[in-house]
Amino acid sequence: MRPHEDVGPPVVQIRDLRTQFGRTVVHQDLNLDIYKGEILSIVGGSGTGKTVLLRQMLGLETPARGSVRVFGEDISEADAQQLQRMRNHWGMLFQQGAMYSALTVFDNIAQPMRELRALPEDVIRDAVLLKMDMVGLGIGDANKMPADLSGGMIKRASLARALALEPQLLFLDEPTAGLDPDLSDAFVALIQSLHRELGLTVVMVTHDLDTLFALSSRIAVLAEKHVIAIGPPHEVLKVKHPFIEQFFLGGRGLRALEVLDERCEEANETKE
Ligand SMILES: Nc1ncnc2c1ncn2[C@@H]1O[C@H](COP(=O)(O)OP(=O)(O)OP(=O)(O)O)[C@@H](O)[C@H]1O
Repeated sequence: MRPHEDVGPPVVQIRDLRTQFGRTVVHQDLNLDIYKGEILSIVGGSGTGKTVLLRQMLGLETPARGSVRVFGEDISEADAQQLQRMRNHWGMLFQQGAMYSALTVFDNIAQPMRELRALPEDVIRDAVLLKMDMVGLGIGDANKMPADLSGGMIKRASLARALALEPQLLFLDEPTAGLDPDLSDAFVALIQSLHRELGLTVVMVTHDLDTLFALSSRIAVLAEKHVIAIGPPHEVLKVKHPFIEQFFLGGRGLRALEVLDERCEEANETKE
């Protein structure tokens, strides 16, 4: 299902995808379209191939069959130079933050800009400080080393680096994993505001139901080697499938859903 009628061609388009490791078929006949401006979350049981799918969208793995197009270009047909050019238009937040431990926060965020070898250092400096401000880091954090940062600050610094080249597309792999509930809520609020302000398209993999319901425009459910359901959270919840019932409608799922309903009611009251 398309989220809106006027969103244009998909930013990510996956067609007839097959992924196989040895004799294990992970994906078969998998199709998925992701549209500009949405936050599309991928959920599925362990081993259903969510991470592999993300890696295929990033051009880090090649499918056995089928196509993965990002901004209209087939990733598996791109050469190294084309892939690098494409990567400059997307940002990636890995589960563990993935900061270079030997570089300061400032140098970690500056690194993608320096790699372009096109920007003068004073422009890079202003851009790094702007990104740090966007994610709620102060100027005093610039010279800290990753080992000196809390989990929440590592996530913020990693997000600043993911945003360094002003991407149109942001990939998030378990963005709130390892954060306590308060830090997790604060990080979700940060992603929400950046998504709104920057008009980003976001592709996210998460097991966390609060994060899922708070952020997702649509949810794609992976089971039986392909996408068995896709749509806004409330529509996906209505689909009769054992995984969906077990994943969403257990105790935690119902509580997360109640929070979502309360937020929708508050939003409606504000509009009235
Ligand atoms: N490079 C690889 N070589 C062999 N098998 C692999 C490789 N990468 C992934 N797999 C297998 O592919 C399947 C899907 O892996 P993937 O990590 O994408 O699952 P997932 O849905 O992200 O799981 P989880 O929720 O547990 O993180 C698993 O069975 C995994 O063992």
